[in-house]
Amino acid sequence: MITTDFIQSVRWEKDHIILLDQQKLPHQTDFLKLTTIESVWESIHSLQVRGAPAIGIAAAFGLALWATKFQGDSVEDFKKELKNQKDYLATSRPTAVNLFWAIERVENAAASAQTVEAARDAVVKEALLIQKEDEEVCRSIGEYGLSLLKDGDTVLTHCNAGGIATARYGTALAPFYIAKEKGMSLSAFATETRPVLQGSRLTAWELERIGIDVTLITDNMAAHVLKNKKISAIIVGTDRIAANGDTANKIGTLGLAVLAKTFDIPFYVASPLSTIDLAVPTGDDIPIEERSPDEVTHLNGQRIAAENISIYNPAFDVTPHEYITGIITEKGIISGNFAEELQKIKTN
Ligand SMILES: CSC[C@H]1O[C@H](OP(=O)(O)O)[C@H](O)[C@@H]1O
Repeated sequence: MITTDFIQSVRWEKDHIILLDQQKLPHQTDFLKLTTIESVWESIHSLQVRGAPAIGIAAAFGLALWATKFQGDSVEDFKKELKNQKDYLATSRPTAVNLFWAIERVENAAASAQTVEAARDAVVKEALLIQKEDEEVCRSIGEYGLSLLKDGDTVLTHCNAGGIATARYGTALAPFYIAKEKGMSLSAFATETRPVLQGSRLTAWELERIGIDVTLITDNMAAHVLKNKKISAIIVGTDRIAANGDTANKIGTLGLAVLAKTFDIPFYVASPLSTIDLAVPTGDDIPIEERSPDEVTHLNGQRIAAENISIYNPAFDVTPHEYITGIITEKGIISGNFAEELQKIKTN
């Protein structure tokens, strides 16, 4: 089935948020009505909304939700409580820098307000602007990403860095959306991405919906596919890029980058500038989220693993910049001296 109706993962509706529950996809397209900042925290923590830019957008709307409910006429009290709410949202997940970047931007937007009403308006306006900008940013990433590809190419991707992980288009998947618009034909291999299955549940679903020929493989098939199939490039998303270009992304990305080097396949990271964190010198400094063992031991609520065993469930790994061919941003493609290029593109 080919359909191009756009599904927005997070939508602001004046006094509530409508959020696509990504944990229910692909068999149920359920939308949640969130009316409290606590429910936004929970939706981020439980991956009902996930993907660095979408997490940032949801958190920004979480502050907007709080702001619309703030009672009181002291703008100082508003700003003090806004910081408390920002710090609360910051505890929902540790790795995707867009969460912290977005709530910081919203707090700063209210800094110069002289009244509660002006501060409230500034918060809502900034959150909406973050979402609007992200759509434009992802489209541009798609155009730059597509410039690396030609008709008939096959791209392997990991996890889901698609439209539902952002405001629209996605980052790693954005080139597919733009290719469809231009009538170009690309195909994809999607890794299932254990344990939360963002690849088999979300990327395969998203690409099939827009008419991209997508082949699903298990994570442990990647080496065989990269060795034996004609893969033009690997393109993945990211949750945080350090100042030297080391990149945190879904667990399993590092292995793909090592394989790409082994089989001489270009390995690209698609990233908005908002996901580049110059405050973090190297990948060693990126906090890696460890999630519940249940994600590894259970499938659809049924335990599949043996009992009484240790479980390790890091949600991300870090790919050293030496394994990255290029970083596709909304301002162009960076390669070579990442430290220098990232500093330049981020500060110009
Ligand atoms: C466009 S950011 C996508 C990025 O986020 C994913 O992580 P999660 O599903 O845990 O939020 C994954 O690392 C993707 O590459």
